[in-house]
Parts: sequence; structure tokens; C-alpha cells
Amino acid sequence: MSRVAIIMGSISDYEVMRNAEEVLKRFQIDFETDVVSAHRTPQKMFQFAKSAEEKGFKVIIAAAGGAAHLPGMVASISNLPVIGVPIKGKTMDGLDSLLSIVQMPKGIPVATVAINGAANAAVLATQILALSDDELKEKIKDYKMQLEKDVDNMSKKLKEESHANI
Ligand SMILES: Nc1c(C(=O)O)ncn1[C@@H]1O[C@H](COP(=O)(O)O)[C@@H](O)[C@H]1O
Repeated sequence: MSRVAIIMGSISDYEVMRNAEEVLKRFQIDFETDVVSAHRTPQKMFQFAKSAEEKGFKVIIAAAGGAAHLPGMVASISNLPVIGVPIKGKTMDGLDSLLSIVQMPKGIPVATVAINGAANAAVLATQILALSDDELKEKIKDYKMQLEKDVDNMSKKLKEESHANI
């Protein structure tokens, strides 16, 4: 059973959203990806949001660009946590998407990540799932340790190259 649903307003968002898939694969979390638009496919959006919990999803990652109403609309219908990914479009550097997603009215939150922050959306989804999954908890610990090691290695490399000594 898939635990995470990744939805996006258009197939043109997929170039960014495949990064969320990569992270979920790394943590061996089953997911389903689909194109759902509040504007272009309102009935499909309603059906998806209404049935997501019944289908066994625990978290929804919803991405959209421009007038990005999809994450907020899904959050208004479903009781599952919704993580919003603002997609950078051709205009306004994605600020329009960010503000559309982040400025939700009280009571209907969307956990908004950075513009094009698909990978972080998947890490956050993993952390939510890890609350009730000890194996995932360990994987998150390892992941963070790896991030630390990566920075240590970068730092060593920089010191070797620049003979810097902090
Ligand atoms: N913001 C939304 C919604 C929605 O919020 O329902 N549906 C599509 N879109 C966005 O329109 C942008 C352009 O879409 P096209 O590339 O298909 O023209 C995409 O970033 C999509 O997420």
C-alpha cells in the first residue's frame, strides 16, 4: 500500500517533482504519482482528496505553479497532512506559487517547502511517517549522519585545497 501521494498540477511540474520520488525511493517508501489540477480537473481533485485517506495514504505532497490552489484545496477536503511544493514558473521566479500555497487561512494548513523544494517535501513526508515507524526513524538518523559526513568531507577537501585552517 502506498503511503505517500505525490500530485502536481501539470506534467510540466514533473521535472521538479521527480526529486521527491528519488528521496522516497531512497527511504524505500511506496508512493503514487499523478497529475491532478484544482483548476483543470476539479472533479478528479475532489475525488482524490476525498478518498486519499481511505486508500491508505498517510501524507500528501502537492505541487503547483502560478495560481497554485491545488495544495490548499486538497488540504481543505482531506484530513491528511498536506505538504505544498511551490513550482517556479516562467514568471515571477515562483514567488506567485509560494505565496499562493503558504498563505493559508487559519485552520487549514499546508506545510510549505521552498520553491522547487521537492526533495525536502519528501524528507518531511518521511519524518511524518517515521513518527510511527521505528525502522524509518533509524533511516532518518543515518541520513542526517550522512549529511554531516558529506559536509566534513567538503570541509577537509577545502582545507587541503586552500590550506585554510579554521
Ligand atoms: N497551479 C496549477 C493548478 C491548480 O492549482 O489547480 N493546476 C495547474 N497549475 C499549474 O499551472 C502551471 C502551468 O501548467 P502547464 O505547464 O500545463 O501550462 C503548472 O506549474 C501547474 O502546476
